Formats: sequence, C-alpha cells, structure tokens
Amino acid sequence: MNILEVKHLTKEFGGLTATSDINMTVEKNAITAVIGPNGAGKTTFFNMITAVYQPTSGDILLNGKSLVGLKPHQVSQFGITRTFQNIRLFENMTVLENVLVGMHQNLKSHWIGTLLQLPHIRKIEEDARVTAYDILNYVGLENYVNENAGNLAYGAQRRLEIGRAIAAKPKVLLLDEPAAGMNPKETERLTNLIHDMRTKLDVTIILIEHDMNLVMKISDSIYVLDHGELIASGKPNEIRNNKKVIEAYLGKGAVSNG
Ligand SMILES: Nc1ncnc2c1ncn2[C@@H]1O[C@H](COP(=O)(O)OP(=O)(O)OP(=O)(O)O)[C@@H](O)[C@H]1O
Repeated sequence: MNILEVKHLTKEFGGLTATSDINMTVEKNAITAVIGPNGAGKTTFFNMITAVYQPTSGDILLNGKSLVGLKPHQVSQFGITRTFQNIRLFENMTVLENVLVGMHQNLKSHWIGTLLQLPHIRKIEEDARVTAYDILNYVGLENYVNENAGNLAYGAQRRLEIGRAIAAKPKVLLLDEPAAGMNPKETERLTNLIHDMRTKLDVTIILIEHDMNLVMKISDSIYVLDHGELIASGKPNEIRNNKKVIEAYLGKGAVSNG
C-alpha cells in the first residue's frame, strides 16, 4: 500500500528550477532515501512535502489526500513530521521540554484548563510527561532529561530532534541528513534506531543522507536527484551500479561500501 505519492513535483525560484517533475511512491513502513550532490534539490523536496514551500506545480498525496495548499502545522497534524539539516532545538529548554513541545499537537488540553489547573488537564499533562520519558528512553537520552538541549553533544542533539519528531506520532517521518557530523559509533547507533522505528513505531521513513554506508544498509529504495531532476530510483544494488548515478554523485567522493 502506498502511503505517500509525489506527482510531477516542480519548484521554481524565479528563474531557477530547484526540482523538476519529481515522481515518487512510498510504501507504508518503507525506508526511502533521497540522495544526490549538493544543490540537487533534496531539501527543497522535503520543504514542499512539509509545506514550508508550496510547489510551483505537481501534487503530494498522503493516503490519497492532497497536501498542497496546507500550512506546515496542518501537514504535521495530518501525520508528517521532520528533522532539519541544521539542528533546530529549543536550546534553552530542557531535553524533556523539547519532547513535550513535539507532543503538543496531540494533547487534548486547552490553555484555559492548563491555567486553571483542572484535574483532568493535570492528568493529561502527567501522562504526556510519562510518554516523553519513554521516548527519551527509546532514543537513548534518559540520562539527560533535565539538561538544557543546547548542552548536549552533537549526536545526542540529533537524537533529540528525532525524539521530538516522533513525539507527534507521525505516519511519515522525514529525516534531513540525520547522520551529518556524527562519528562512526553514533552513526551506527542512529542506523539501528532508524531501522527499529519503522516496526516499533509503525512509521514510514524518508531520509536525505550523504553517508552512503548508512543509505545502502537501511534503504528499501533510493531516489537520486541531480540538478533538480530525478535521474534514478531503485533498490540499493541497482543504484550502486547505475552509471548515471556513479557519474553524477557516487563517483564524486560519496562513500559507497558494498
Ligand atoms: N528559498 C530559496 N530561494 C532561492 N533558491 C533556493 C531556495 N532554496 C533552495 N534554492 C536553490 O535550489 C537549489 C536546490 O537547493 P536544495 O537546498 O534543495 O539542495 P540540496 O540537494 O538539499 O543541497 P544540500 O545537499 O547542499 O543540502 C539550489 O540551487 C538552491 O540554491
């Protein structure tokens, strides 16, 4: 079953075509990678799926319903959340508070109830904290619950971003360069986490990533962009051996282990 379909997606910025006629179908619970050289249009593609940008033309369907024209918070309520290439945590808030913020859209409390400290609201908020602890445990940050997010090491900050994103209980999770800046040990831990999330959290994952070891290891399918165009898509083995992809990207310094 396809959870996400992208049809003829094009984005132009003035005279520049950042993505051109991109098509993609993503099966439920699949792990899909979007790869390609710098400036290929990968982040623009994510920005259109999450409604940061509206496409110039084309459509994005989540379970058959178009997301075009929605606002970012509406896309998030429909079940798509993301992390960012440049980490965007609330650095002066604690690790726990960052996860609670991610969870907020699912909480049924109203600010009046919160202000008045109504008992049923207190219960909802207590439950949210318990869930937030569980999430932090899951992403391996249980020892940093009350630490300010800005004090965490880089790899831990990336895991906190994932924790905050999964707190919204997404159907589709977009990860923008989750392994960027990580050392090999952190990357391995991240690889295991991504792999585990799709079954344990019943989530579909799309990631932009330059670490080809990670991409080849965990992806069910890979889409390759170059200069805004989709030049190939297929299983890791097909992509690894695709001449066009080697020419445009893999042969130019991207690490590809088999
Ligand atoms: N808001 C914008 N206004 C104008 N041009 C933009 C905007 N956002 C992206 N672009 C341009 O669109 C093209 C694609 O950029 P994009 O950031 O999507 O590439 P990318 O594949 O994510 O690159 P990287 O791997 O470096 O993150 C680039 O030429 C970029 O300069």
